[in-house]
Amino acid sequence: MKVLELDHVSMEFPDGDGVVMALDDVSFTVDGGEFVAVTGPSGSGKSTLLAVAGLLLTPTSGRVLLDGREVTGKRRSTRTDLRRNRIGFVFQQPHLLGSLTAREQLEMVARLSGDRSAAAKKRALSLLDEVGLSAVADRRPAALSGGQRQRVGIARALMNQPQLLLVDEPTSALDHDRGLAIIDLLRGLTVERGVGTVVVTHDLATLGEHDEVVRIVDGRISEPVAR
Ligand SMILES: Nc1ncnc2c1ncn2[C@@H]1O[C@H](COP(=O)(O)OP(=O)(O)OP(=O)(O)O)[C@@H](O)[C@H]1O
Repeated sequence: MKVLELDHVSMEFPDGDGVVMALDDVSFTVDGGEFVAVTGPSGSGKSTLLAVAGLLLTPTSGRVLLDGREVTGKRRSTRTDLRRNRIGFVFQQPHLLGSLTAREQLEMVARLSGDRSAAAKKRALSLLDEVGLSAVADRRPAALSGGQRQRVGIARALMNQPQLLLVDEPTSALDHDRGLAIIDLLRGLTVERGVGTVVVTHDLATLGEHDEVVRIVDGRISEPVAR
């Protein structure tokens, strides 16, 4: 089942008198349970691809489909709802709120969607357990390590039970072993939950953990890299 499809997507940005083709006729699919890496040089279009897949940018041409349904051209409010309910984002830095405990960071996601149910609270605890943080669920970010904070960010991204997980450079602030542990965690969650996961990464050491490695150069998908 395809959770994400980019169909001949191009994205142009104005640049002086001309344009930059940040994505140039990119076609790309991700299935549920698939763990895909996107790599490539700086400025090659990786962030743009994540932003288009995450419905934060509307491409200049081409189509974006989530769960087989076209979302390009839908109203802004529809795209916001889809983004909130179908897509989870994990950032380079987790941007946690200093005053909230790990558990509260997750509960807040449900509350923002109008869900104050006991089930949401239970889901928060069970997700923290899945990412190995049960013992520190009531700690605030200042009392967590960098790797633990990144795990809170991952659990938070899964709180609304998305089908698609978009991850931007999750290991860049971590040492090799902790980075690999985060990638292993993401891979396990991808398979267990059947979500499609796209990880943008420069971290060549972790590429072997992915089902597929997509390389972008100058906005175009190039030949698959050997793993
Ligand atoms: N909002 C924008 N306005 C103008 N040009 C942009 C904009 N966003 C990206 N670009 C250009 O599009 C191209 C692709 O940028 P993008 O950020 O997607 O690359 P990247 O592969 O994520 O780079 P990095 O690895 O350095 O984060 C670059 O030439 C960049 O300068």
